[in-house]
Amino acid sequence: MAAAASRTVWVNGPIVVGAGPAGLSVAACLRERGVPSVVLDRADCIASLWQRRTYDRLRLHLPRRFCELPGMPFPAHYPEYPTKRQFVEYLQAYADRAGVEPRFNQAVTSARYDEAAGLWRVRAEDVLASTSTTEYIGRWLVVATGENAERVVPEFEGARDFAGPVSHVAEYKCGEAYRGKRVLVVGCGNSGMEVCLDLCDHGALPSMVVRGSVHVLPREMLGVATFSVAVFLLRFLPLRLVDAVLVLLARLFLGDLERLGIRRPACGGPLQLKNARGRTPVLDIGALARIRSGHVRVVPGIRRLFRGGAELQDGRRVAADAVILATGYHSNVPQWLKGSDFFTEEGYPRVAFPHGWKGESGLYSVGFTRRGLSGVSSDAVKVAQDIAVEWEKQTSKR
Ligand SMILES: Cc1cc2nc3c(=O)[nH]c(=O)nc-3n(C[C@H](O)[C@H](O)[C@H](O)COP(=O)(O)OP(=O)(O)OC[C@H]3O[C@@H](n4cnc5c(N)ncnc54)[C@H](O)[C@@H]3O)c2cc1C
Ligand SMILES: NC(=O)C1=CN([C@@H]2O[C@H](COP(=O)(O)OP(=O)(O)OC[C@H]3O[C@@H](n4cnc5c(N)ncnc54)[C@H](OP(=O)(O)O)[C@@H]3O)[C@@H](O)[C@H]2O)C=CC1
Ligand SMILES: O=C(O)C(=O)Cc1c[nH]c2ccccc12
Repeated sequence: MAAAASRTVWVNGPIVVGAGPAGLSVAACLRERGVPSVVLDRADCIASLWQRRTYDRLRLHLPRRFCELPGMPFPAHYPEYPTKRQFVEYLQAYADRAGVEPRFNQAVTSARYDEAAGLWRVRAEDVLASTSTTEYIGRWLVVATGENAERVVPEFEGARDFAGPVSHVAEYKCGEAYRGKRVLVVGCGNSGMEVCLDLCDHGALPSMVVRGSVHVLPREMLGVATFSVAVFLLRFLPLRLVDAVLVLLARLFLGDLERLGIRRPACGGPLQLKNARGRTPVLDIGALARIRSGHVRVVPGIRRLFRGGAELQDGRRVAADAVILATGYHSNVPQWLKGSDFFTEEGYPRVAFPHGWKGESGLYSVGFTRRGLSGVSSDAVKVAQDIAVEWEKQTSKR
């Protein structure tokens, strides 16, 4: 076994953990204000969620103007809903333009504030050589590891008896591998719905597990994005009223979903549940039509798995050749950020939006607003502004 190698790196400027849209945008905004930074990512590329952990047919599902990062619009020829490939190309161009060069294969395993020194100590393991660690030391720490850092993998009784493969949607690329197969898709968020649609397109036979309730909205109504309608209405009406309007419109455009086995949450509208609990409403891009036509079967929660499929909460059995868990993601901040109570046990800032971007002792967070890419941008601008003021104070003292 190789001896453990450890080195120390002094960072002149903030240490940014995560090279997704959040890390890239805060580094770019800092750079614009003349502040250097070091961006660390455990992956071997920028935006690993988008490049490594999402399926081929993925597109942004909010209109493009809500997904741009600070200071750089999408190219004019991009469609209203850019493809994953286009979004990644945009992010690469964004990083290049700002001269952001993250240090890859650096998995941060701990970060703590050294009171005595007044500095952050961030320990990262080299993914390619796990015995090699680096301690980055700096005045500021920006947490940008995202709301989707780790997969949620529920444990089902009997999982070991199940004969087929069980995978998470983060590994799913395309339905081709499932042609002719009966697939049990667990979860009915945007991922579950869209994977069912993709499976249908590739001649597979999906059943979708809906254990609870979910808000489904049309992505567009008469050519207008539902999200744009919501943002417009929020200028005049309180959120609860906007939610009521959205539910009414959804009923009008999508009909009664209860008949399809999809219940709406009794407490809380789509925007309220997104903001408060991070439950994203489904923006339908065609899965409902496949449920209506019988190509996707909706089934209740799973009681246990057995060799040939699953036994459901209502006692019925459903046969399956494969299981795909579209059960969501969670933040990993509590796993590595030590000695700070700025984040909750769930890994979100304790203080609610729009105040959750700044902690104590030079700690910042970008991208934990439950407001997608527009939340990322809004945090990044504020964090960079704040650090730049401190930076100037410090540099002018020297
Ligand atoms: C499938 C999918 C589609 C989405 N579509 C939209 C959309 O259309 N519009 C929208 O507004 N939002 C969308 N979102 C929301 C999403 O949160 C943002 O798109 C965006 O990727 C968030 O950026 P981020 O930088 O905060 O997090 P991420 O993109 O997840 O980036 C975080 C980075 O941190 C790295 N990291 C994590 N832990 C560590 C560690 N310990 N050490 C080092 N590095 C680490 C990861 O490797 C990753 O590269 C979508 C999310 C998903 C999952
Ligand atoms: N741009 C786009 O088109 C896309 C965007 N996204 C975004 O990515 C993020 C993650 O979405 P997604 O991956 O769908 O995750 P979500 O967290 O939105 O959904 C997870 C789903 O899994 C269900 N679930 C969790 N555990 C179990 C269990 N043990 N048994 C049965 N069901 C279970 C949840 O049900 P319950 O509510 O009962 O817990 C829920 O329906 C969201 O913000 C989403 O909007 C995702 C895909 C496409
Ligand atoms: O797709 C996501 O994960 C997002 O976070 C985008 C988003 C932010 N706010 C919303 C409200 C309704 C639907 C999607 C989003």
